[in-house]
Amino acid sequence: MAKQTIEDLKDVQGKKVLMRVDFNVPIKGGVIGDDNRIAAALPTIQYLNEKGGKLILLSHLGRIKSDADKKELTLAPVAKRLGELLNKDVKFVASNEGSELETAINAMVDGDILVMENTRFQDIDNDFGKRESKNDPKLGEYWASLGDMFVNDAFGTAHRAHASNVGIAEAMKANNKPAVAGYLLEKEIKFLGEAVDTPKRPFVAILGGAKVSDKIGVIEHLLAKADKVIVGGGMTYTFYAAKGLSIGNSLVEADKVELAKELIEKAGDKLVLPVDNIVADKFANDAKTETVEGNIPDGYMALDIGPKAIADFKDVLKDAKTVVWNGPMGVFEMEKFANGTLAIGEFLGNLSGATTIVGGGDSTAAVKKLGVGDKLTHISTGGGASLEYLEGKTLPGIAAISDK
Ligand SMILES: Nc1ncnc2c1ncn2[C@@H]1O[C@H](COP(=O)(O)OP(=O)(O)O)[C@@H](O)[C@H]1O
Ligand SMILES: O=C(OP(=O)(O)O)[C@H](O)COP(=O)(O)O
Ligand SMILES: [Mg+2]
Repeated sequence: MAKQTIEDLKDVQGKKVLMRVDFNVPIKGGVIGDDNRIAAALPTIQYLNEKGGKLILLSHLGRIKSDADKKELTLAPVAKRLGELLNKDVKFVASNEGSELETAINAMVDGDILVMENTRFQDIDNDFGKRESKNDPKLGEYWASLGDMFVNDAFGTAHRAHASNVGIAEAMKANNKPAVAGYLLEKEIKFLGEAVDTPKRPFVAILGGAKVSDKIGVIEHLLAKADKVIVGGGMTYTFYAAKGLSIGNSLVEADKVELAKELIEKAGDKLVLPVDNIVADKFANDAKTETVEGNIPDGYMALDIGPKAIADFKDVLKDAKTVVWNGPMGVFEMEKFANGTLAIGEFLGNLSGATTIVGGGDSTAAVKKLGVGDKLTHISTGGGASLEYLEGKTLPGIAAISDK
């Protein structure tokens, strides 16, 4: 990698090391659904810890739009889980700016690990607006001032230019302090680069999930790279709307319907959409459900792909030699709507001679929960980040790291 890594750091002993991780794990009522992203950061954390650094960890968790989100999206349970995985005391500070945090940092001794509160708490309650997500330079400078060096290991966030990854790195470099990559970031780039720069063909991309407006734009680039692009999950119904099908109460991004129309025209038979869906009368596991082809009836929402879609997708995938998958095929968190994701995961797990890559916080949680994670070639911590890397985009989080 043309960027500096933690192995380029000298004299970590006794130094305050700021480290950006992506601990954006699925969480509900304080219960972590899947800790893959925490576990994936352990090699870098352990390396810096063994070198005697004072490790100060920053991460976002979810998206903070109002005060009410703060209760659900505190990093406290994540810090606790990190302590369990490390079998070591991890201190959590319930703020990320000001005297409480600074006092805690000043009290650290060599080898201590501290997690500060969710960086996106800075997205509300201030004059700047979204200080973290809009990269208020003052916030990056402030965080940078708390440490002697910066390590970015948050591959899952590398497609964002936020204060806690890009802002800190820029401020560090401006002060002639190191901003380097961690092992996870290095590993992800190496693997994805090798697998997708010159992919074995046929190369099939599968796109699902819920971040429609974020990820629909990637499809245009995937159409140029991949032999087939399968669309499923919550991504589907914006395309249904573009085709003039009714979608009931299904997830849709109204201002992306025009783009979906263009993509359908451009793609021809490269783009594969589900022909049937499992529809529900409410967003709940005890909903009344039906399998329907085409139009989604009024009062229903599509929460999984149907059996014909699964068969079609398998038919496209059976000869594939490279598969990149981001985004679940349905609301797999509820058992009733996990079938599509499970079927595709199992099929990929048994696809011989193919490189199968699944990326994304929720997709990873899905394949692990459904027991097929071990059978895939590579599980990436990045969903949106992997997709943008695949597109050939420069990821801002990586660009900001010091060059070799
Ligand atoms: N039909 C659907 N309707 C609503 N949400 C869906 C649907 N299919 C999948 N999802 C949701 O998509 C979410 C994951 O989306 P996303 O964050 O884009 O994926 P990843 O984290 O793997 O990159 C899951 O929480 C899942 O419940
Ligand atoms: O979970 C993430 O992305 P993913 O859902 O595409 O895997 C990253 O932590 C980025 O989060 P964001 O999309 O709220 O900026
Ligand atoms: Mg996600």
